[in-house]
Amino acid sequence: MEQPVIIKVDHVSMKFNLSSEKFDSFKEYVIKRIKGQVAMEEFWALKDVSFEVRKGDSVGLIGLNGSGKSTMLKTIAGVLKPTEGAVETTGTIAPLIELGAGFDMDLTARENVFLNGALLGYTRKEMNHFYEDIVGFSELDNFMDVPVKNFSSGMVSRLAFAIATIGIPDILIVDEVLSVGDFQFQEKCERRIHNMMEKGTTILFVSHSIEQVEKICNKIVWLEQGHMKCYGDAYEICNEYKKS
Ligand SMILES: Nc1ncnc2c1ncn2[C@@H]1O[C@H](COP(=O)(O)OP(=O)(O)OP(=O)(O)O)[C@@H](O)[C@H]1O
Repeated sequence: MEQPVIIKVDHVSMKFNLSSEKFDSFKEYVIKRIKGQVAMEEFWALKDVSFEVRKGDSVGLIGLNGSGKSTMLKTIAGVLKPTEGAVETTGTIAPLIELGAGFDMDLTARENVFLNGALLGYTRKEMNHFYEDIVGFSELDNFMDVPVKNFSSGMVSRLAFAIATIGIPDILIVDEVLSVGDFQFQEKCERRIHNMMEKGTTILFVSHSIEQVEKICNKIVWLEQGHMKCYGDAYEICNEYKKS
């Protein structure tokens, strides 16, 4: 029996306004903007993209730099609102996008766990329940009372990944985050993603490693300059992509 559609991307386009001018200060920009002296150029990062994802699928987004992969993921995660078209999703979403962006660098790792948990909608009691798992997974036992500003970028990513992947979300959005951390930690992250897939989580995945995409995904969306070139079976499309 076919699984239900859990993500519907319906004729989505995303326009950014780019200014080619340089400004010496924010004040100068605001004054010129008010006077209508800032020339803006329209740039379409996504143009009329439509596809559907069924529950349990693992969809990789591939394409060259600037083809619109991250913009598409952010639109699905609800971080960006499309200029045209609509995105419908069902269930909970765990977005692994720009790991650590939600941290307050002056707070300790422990404080950030509870702060981020609250941002994800968990109660303090629920976070107490997840706490040991977060510390264990990130392997930061001895650093939980250290301010995060003293962490290396790899340590920040470990902690952020461990927090963002608590529970079993309906949809997991992974943007290029598996390249952070050392090799052993990357394998651990991959295992955690596979564990979620086994429990029925739907995955949207962006990585510049086509091997990683092939390992994780069964379907592929291939983007080219904001347009969808094709959508289909991962094995076939990855082979075609590698030849291109
Ligand atoms: N906030 C923004 N304002 C203006 N332009 C943007 C913004 N975000 C993205 N863009 C532009 O949209 C295009 C698509 O960017 P996006 O990050 O989605 O591409 P990508 O396929 O993820 O690229 P990469 O492989 O390099 O990560 C790029 O040309 C980028 O410069």
